[in-house]
This record gives sequence, structure tokens and C-alpha cells, in this order.
Amino acid sequence: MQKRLVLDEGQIEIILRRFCHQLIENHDDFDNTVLLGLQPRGPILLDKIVKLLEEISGVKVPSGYLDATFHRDDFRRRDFPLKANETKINFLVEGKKVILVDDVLYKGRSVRAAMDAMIAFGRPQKVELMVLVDRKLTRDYPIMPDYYGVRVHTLESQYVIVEWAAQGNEKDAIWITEKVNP
Ligand SMILES: O=c1cc[nH]c(=O)[nH]1
Repeated sequence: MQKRLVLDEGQIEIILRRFCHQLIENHDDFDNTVLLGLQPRGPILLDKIVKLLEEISGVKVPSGYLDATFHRDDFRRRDFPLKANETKINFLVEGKKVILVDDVLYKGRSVRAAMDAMIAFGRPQKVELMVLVDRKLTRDYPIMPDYYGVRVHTLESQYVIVEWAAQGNEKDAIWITEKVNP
């Protein structure tokens, strides 16, 4: 399978540090801010950001994991069983500034579903979106990230792969590959 490297480990580390400084700039002491990682792949990125933010600012920002499987707009149309992941949120979202965190922004459908799922935890004051990779010109919904690591031009026939060392890969890396059956 042909793969093109988009970001290596060092470049990802620089982006994560940039994210933290952007968050500190916009959210000051984080007294009313929470972070939510979108299942299944956002939590890995989220955990890295929470850890790095604590190292840089000394603040441990409340965070949780949000699963939106049953809020997807294709939920009833799928002819194979969907496997839901864990939603783990130990706080109310009511009145909070929420930062949704995910690895890849593609059609915008997962983020729409996530906002739907999030409302069960209260009415947020504000919602922002942070993604590592923004796939340009592929959106089906009018959703744009407030923070993105890299913006890439991709074709429908391509797929962005995010590999984390924490998941058994050799190193953190982001690749573009051709889908096997586009
Ligand atoms: O290319 C894509 C699209 C959605 N999710 C991914 O991980 N990669």
C-alpha cells in the first residue's frame, strides 16, 4: 500500500505545543473550560493535550470522552451492527466553554453528531473544534475547526491515517493513503 507521510513525530509534537499555547491564549486560566475527545480516535489526542497543557500551564483542565454513534445521521441506514464506544463525562456541560477534540475532520458528520450527543450533558456557553488534520473541500456540513494542525487537499479515493505510538505503532505519524475499495 502506497503511503505519503504528512506529519512525523517531531512535527506532531510541535503542533500539540502550538495547540496548548493557542488554548492558553484563548481560555486564560481555563476556569470555565472543558475538553471532550470524540470517540473513537479523539481521546488519544485529547489525553496528550491535557497532559501537555498541565506541563505548560500547571492547570489540569477537566476532560471527557464523547461517543456519538447513536446520533449519527446514517445510524438507521447501516446494514451492519455499529459498535458504540464509551462516553465518559464526569461534569455538566451546562454553561461551559467546550472544546471538541478529534484527529481528522472530513465530512463534518461526526462533529454534527457529537454536538447532538453533547447536548444531553447541558447547554454549553460556547463550543470550539480542534482537529489535528483538516481535510479541505470535503465537507458535507458547514463545520470548520477553530484550531487545526495541518490542512490537506485530498481526494475521495484517499484516506488519512493517524498512527499513535500509544496504540502500538512504531512512532506517532500521519499518512495519506489510497483507499483499498474507494
Ligand atoms: O481520512 C479520514 C477520514 C476520517 N477519518 C480518518 O481517520 N481519516
